[in-house]
Order: sequence, then C-alpha cells, then structure tokens
Amino acid sequence: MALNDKTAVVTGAAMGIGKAMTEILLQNGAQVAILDVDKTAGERLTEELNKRYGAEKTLFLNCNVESEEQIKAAFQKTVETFGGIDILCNNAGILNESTWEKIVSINLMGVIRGTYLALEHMSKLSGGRGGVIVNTASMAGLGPLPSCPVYTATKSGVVGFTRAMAAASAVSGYGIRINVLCPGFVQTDLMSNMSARLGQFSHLADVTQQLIEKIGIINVSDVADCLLELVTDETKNGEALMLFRKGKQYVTFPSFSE
Ligand SMILES: NC(=O)c1ccc[n+]([C@@H]2O[C@H](COP(=O)([O-])OP(=O)(O)OC[C@H]3O[C@@H](n4cnc5c(N)ncnc54)[C@H](O)[C@@H]3O)[C@@H](O)[C@H]2O)c1
Ligand SMILES: CC[C@@H](O)/C=C/C=C\C[C@@H](O)/C=C/C=C/C=C\[C@@H](O)CCCC(=O)O
Repeated sequence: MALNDKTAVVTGAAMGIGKAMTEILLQNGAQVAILDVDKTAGERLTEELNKRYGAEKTLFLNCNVESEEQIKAAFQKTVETFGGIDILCNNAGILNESTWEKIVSINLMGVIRGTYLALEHMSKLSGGRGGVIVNTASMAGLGPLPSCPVYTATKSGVVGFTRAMAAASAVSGYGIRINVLCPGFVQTDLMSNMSARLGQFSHLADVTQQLIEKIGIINVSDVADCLLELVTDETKNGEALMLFRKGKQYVTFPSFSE
C-alpha cells in the first residue's frame, strides 16, 4: 500500500513511539491526525511538523482515548478535514501499576474503542475505503513482565483482540488489515522512574532492570520502521511483529483451526 495522500490517525502521537510513527507516515506522503491527551505537547509537535511537512499535512486533535465521545469527535474532524481514514495506529498507552483500572481503560479498552469507532469510517461495509489498523502492544503481551501484571494483561489483550479482529475482518469483508506491534523496551518517557510506576511491585524493579539489560533498549525509529512494514505490506493481516535489540520477528502462535 503506497502512502501518498493516505490519511492516518495516530493516538498518543505527541511524544515517544507515536511521534516517531507520525513522522515516518508523513515522510512517506501520508497526512496525519495527531491525537493526544497532552494538548501542550501535541500543539508544540504539530507546529514543528507544519514547518517541515506543510500545514495541510497535520492536524492536532486533543483526545483522551478513555472517552468514546472524544474519539468519535476526533475521527469525524479527521474525515471532514482529510476526506476519510485509511490508517489507524492505536498507540496511546501508559504504565502505572498503582492505577490499574486506568491502565486497562487506556491500554486495552482504548484500543477496542478506537478500532470499533474507526470501522464506521474505514469498513467497506459502511461505505469506507478499507485500510489498515496497527495496534501497539508490547513484548509483555507475549511473555510476562513480572513487575507489571496488569500492563502485561492489557498487552496480551491487545494481541488477542488484534488477531481475532483481523480474522473477523477477513471473513466479514471489512477490507481492513489489522496487525499488532510488540516492541521490547524502547527509549521513551514511559521508561523513566520505572520503580515508581510499579506500585505494589516496586520491589521487583531489579528484576525489570535485569530484563532490560538482557534484551536491551531500542529506539523509537526502530518501532516506526516496523509500523511502516505492517502498513505497507498488503500480505500482512493478523500478524504480531516482535522487535527488540536482537532484531524483529513475526510471532508464530499455536493453530487450533485444523
Ligand atoms: N517505551 C517502551 O518501552 C514500550 C515498549 C513496548 C510498548 N510500548 C507501548 O507503546 C505505546 C507508546 O508508549 P511510549 O513509550 O511512546 O510512551 P510515552 O509516554 O512516551 O508516550 C505516550 C503518549 O500517549 C499519550 N497518552 C497517554 N494517555 C493517553 C490517553 N488516555 N489518550 C490519549 N493519549 C494518551 C501521552 O500523552 C503521550 O504523548 C504504549 O502503548 C506503550 O505501552 C512502549
Ligand atoms: C516497559 C515497557 C514494556 O512494554 C516492555 C516490555 C518488554 C519486555 C517484557 C518481557 O517480559 C517480555 C518477554 C517476552 C518474551 C517473548 C518471547 C521470547 O521468545 C523472546 C526471546 C528473547 C530472547 O531471545 O532473549
């Protein structure tokens, strides 16, 4: 899928991985709606990107993925501005084990909310052009991060939701491919003050540190490159792409369908 003049929506786009996703999509010719709960950072980034890529290429929309209403309004504004939605990156996420219900609401329910509301604009069954959705999970969605049980649960949920939705899309004829990214540790703000983010598991900070040393830390640009692959490669649907310092790998899951 060529990205020239395609419209992408990226959630949690004001910084970190979402910012890198936004940039690679712009570099490849897409126009991008930048959705984020942080208005200051979102507006600052949009101003910077406008200078580099042109004001008509980006649109900042203040949006909390915990709110169905706000996502709905942001998608509507994107469609009014750019004429449709071709690519959705459900990327917004947090790590804070002390506010566990909030992690579930943002990391897992935010992905489900975003996907269901985007179908109304993207699905060929409701007059959309089809396209591609990429969800950001984590390696923690494949193997447990002991210091973060709820974060692990949300990311496992995102992997399962993505794979089931991809199969549902193929069988139903939505015309939408749905894939999931599973990065290991990535150098962003989410990795700062790790011990404080672990809540009742702060005593396991050392275990996390050992894991970080074992599998290494990658850069946001490595994740953005993998996003581009999942967006552009039309053969990919229902895939989980794991990446860490050792490299990237499509995950093989057990098959129960035969
Ligand atoms: N950093 C890592 O090591 C790592 C590894 C694997 C997966 N991830 C996942 O990647 C995604 C992005 O994380 P990051 O490392 O870039 O984090 P980050 O903290 O650098 O950026 C997250 C962005 O999401 C926004 N955000 C937070 N809550 C939101 C909400 N309710 N609605 C809308 N926007 C919201 C923040 O304002 C911020 O701009 C997350 O889903 C995270 O779980 C991160
Ligand atoms: C803190 C941000 C969070 O999103 C990052 C988590 C990163 C890793 C969590 C870790 O517990 C996950 C391990 C997953 C392993 C899955 C499969 C293994 O086969 C990988 C093999 C690794 C290796 O070759 O050493």
